[in-house]
Amino acid sequence: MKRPHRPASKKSSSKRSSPPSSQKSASRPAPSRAAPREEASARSTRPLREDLVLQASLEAYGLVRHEGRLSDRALDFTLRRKAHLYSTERRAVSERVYALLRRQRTVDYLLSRARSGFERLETTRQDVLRLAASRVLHGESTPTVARDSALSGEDAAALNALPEAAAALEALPAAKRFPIAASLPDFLAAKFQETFGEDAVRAAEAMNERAPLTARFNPLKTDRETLRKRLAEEGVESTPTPLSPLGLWLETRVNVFSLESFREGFLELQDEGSQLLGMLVDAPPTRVVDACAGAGGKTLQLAAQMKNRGDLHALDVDEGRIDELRKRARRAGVHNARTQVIPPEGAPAEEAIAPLKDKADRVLVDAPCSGTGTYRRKPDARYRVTAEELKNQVARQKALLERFSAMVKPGGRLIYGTCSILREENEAVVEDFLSRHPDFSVRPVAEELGAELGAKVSRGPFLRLAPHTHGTDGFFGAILVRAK
Ligand SMILES: C[S@@+](CC[C@H](N)C(=O)[O-])C[C@H]1O[C@@H](n2cnc3c(N)ncnc32)[C@H](O)[C@@H]1O
Repeated sequence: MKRPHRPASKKSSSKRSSPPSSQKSASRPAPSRAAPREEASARSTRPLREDLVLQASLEAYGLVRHEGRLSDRALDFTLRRKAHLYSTERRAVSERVYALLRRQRTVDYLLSRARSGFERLETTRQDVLRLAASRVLHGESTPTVARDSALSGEDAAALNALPEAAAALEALPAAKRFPIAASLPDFLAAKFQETFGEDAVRAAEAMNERAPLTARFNPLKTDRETLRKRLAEEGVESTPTPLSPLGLWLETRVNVFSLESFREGFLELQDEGSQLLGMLVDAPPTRVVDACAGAGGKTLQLAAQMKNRGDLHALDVDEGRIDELRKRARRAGVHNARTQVIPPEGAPAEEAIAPLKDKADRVLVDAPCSGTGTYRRKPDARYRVTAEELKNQVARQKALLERFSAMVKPGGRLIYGTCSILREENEAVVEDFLSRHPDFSVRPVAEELGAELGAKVSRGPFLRLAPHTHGTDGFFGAILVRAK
């Protein structure tokens, strides 16, 4: 059938061996090394028990769409309770749910045309149809999907009517078609158009692809080539990432968390764009602050830049994330990080950071944002953001940059980053800050990354990454230098 845009895959989304959507994949454990090869191969070719896969998919999808749970957590939660599913079945659940979340709006549009009364059907029946239509949209055979989904009568007929509905979508005027075909809420589709102009369709399409499984080697314990060899010994193929000198793309039919290399802290999962943002910090072994450290993706990278020396202050408002950071730091052999849970705002927040005023050589503000750059990994995030919320995010970003800039010492640097592609969360926040702080000036990222890499990853003086142009998640980064 003719699809509205290039599909995520030409093959069945449940069969291909390409990367998972989330770095925290709801994948299965890799076959134990002790397991005989034939046994592993028999497991991987065993037919899926479609009824069980459908049931688990419905549960996970329902948690996301009807109960507002985050997709990775919903999948973890569902699959954890489905110990009886084979690894191939777990992967199929995960892939099908992500595939549908990416194409939610398209699928609903098509079904509203292909199945009369679709909107009035009972929710589970709608969801069965959604999962089935999404599989067809991703190239699976209609009769197979209808049989797997136990569809009959009008529901089975609806799958056959999808090509006609897709043709109707194609025939819409471009402005109406784009949000539906890109599966974006109208206001976000308009933002994509504002940001990417003529490239908006390509940008949105790439955002609907699956992300590669990307790791960063831990320079405190290894180097890229040694890690590649180690991974190969564990049966995992890897390829150096084209932009970040720290990254490896891993083949995906693997549960990274079960690898010895992972357990021993030789690697961390981290998108290539996030690695490039971390590189902008270039942290010296003195005093550095990671002000929105979260679970520590960049903290660990900064610790390695500092060669485990000096003081690395990792702050966040979220105690759970800071706990996770501590665990990851132990695994990575990081000794110079001091974690601190800080209050979110007001006088208590100012007081908490007062001891660091004018003290830090580098302050990284990896700000909370709309996440519009990460839809490859978190496809459901697009349904959570509203215009109102975006405004609040921007206000918060400005406030955080203001607050945390006070920790930068004269001659020190403030690095501002987001995983958003939107100008208002990026350049506009930096411009706003600079208008009130003439003692800060922009250092072009090419000066930090070198001319060759800088030219590839920057727009003007800023880091500007997107899936359709760089194959990374969408990221923004700015380096602001405080005068001496
Ligand atoms: C983009 S995430 C950080 C990701 C992290 N740097 C990494 O690389 O894994 C933004 C973080 O900002 C934190 N945050 C939100 N409000 C904050 C505040 N007022 N002060 C400090 N951190 C805050 C959130 O809890 C979240 O962990």
